Amino acid sequence: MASTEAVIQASGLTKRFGQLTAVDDLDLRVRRAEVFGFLGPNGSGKSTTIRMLCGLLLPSAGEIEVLGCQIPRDAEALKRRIGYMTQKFSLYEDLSVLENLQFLATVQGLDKGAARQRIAELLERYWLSEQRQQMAGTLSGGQKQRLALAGAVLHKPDLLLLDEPTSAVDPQSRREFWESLFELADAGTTLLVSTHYMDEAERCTRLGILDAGRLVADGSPRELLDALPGQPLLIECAQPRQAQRALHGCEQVLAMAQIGAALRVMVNDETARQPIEQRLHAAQIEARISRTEANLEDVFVAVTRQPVQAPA
Ligand SMILES: Nc1ncnc2c1ncn2[C@@H]1O[C@H](COP(=O)(O)OP(=O)(O)OP(=O)(O)O)[C@@H](O)[C@H]1O
Repeated sequence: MASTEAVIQASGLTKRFGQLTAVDDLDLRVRRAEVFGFLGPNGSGKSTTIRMLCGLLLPSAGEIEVLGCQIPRDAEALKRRIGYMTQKFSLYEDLSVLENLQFLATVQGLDKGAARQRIAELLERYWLSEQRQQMAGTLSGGQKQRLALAGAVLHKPDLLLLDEPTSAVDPQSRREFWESLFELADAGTTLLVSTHYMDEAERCTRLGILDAGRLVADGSPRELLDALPGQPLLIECAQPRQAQRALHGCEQVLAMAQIGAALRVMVNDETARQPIEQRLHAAQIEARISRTEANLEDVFVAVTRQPVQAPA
């Protein structure tokens, strides 16, 4: 159970790049041992926010406190207490797995004995013992990501910030990676993780959804589902794109998005069915319309008005 103690507290956080406001007056609070998921369309400001929270990027305005450190003032002290991992592999490709971890241990100031023990523990925990002498550049995507996680937690950080850590790996590796994240959360680590995957978002204890730099939703997955303004209808037909065009501007439609071969349409209530059927009929589209359970994809579409863009 997450405690109420705030590990991250930001208010009025803003980042401007020239004319562009990438992060716009953001208030954020993440509590101890939460797994806080950060969602948002491409370019909505997730990475920029995470980089400001780590002290890697100076805010244009706003206050940040992370683990009691004022950022950017105490950014150096914070570095020793957080782990940061991005989708881009940031370790040395021409060093072995072991050498990479040894190097990081030196940078983190671990003494030799402690480092040896911790590295052995992490190699085992993240299934890398057999690859210890292998050059990091030759590891598979999933192995690289596990090595990056081992590197990020080497110094046992209280807070782990992960920027789309699973965007380059297969579904099985993603599941294993999330198991590792929950192990860390169970041990008391607070996690903030950005993702485009709805199955990952569902597993978070709390979610923040960004749109054009603004926080447009903040709550547990259940709370966000309960706050949905309507109910979703599933429209299955051979031409979902044409169906989407036919329904464009229909006043009963609150939001819609093509998900796979179907169209999910958010409506106020069942009375929307008739005008939707009429429009589809007028466009000569044969479709099967049914009620469906609301999911986080619907929340995402409703608050950002954009379909989810998972990485290829
Ligand atoms: N150093 C920079 N200079 C200028 N513009 C930048 C810089 N860094 C980010 N931006 C812009 O800020 C906006 C937010 O980018 P950011 O990378 O934070 O979004 P994101 O939500 O992480 O996107 P994605 O999901 O695609 O990774 C984008 O329009 C981006 O082009």
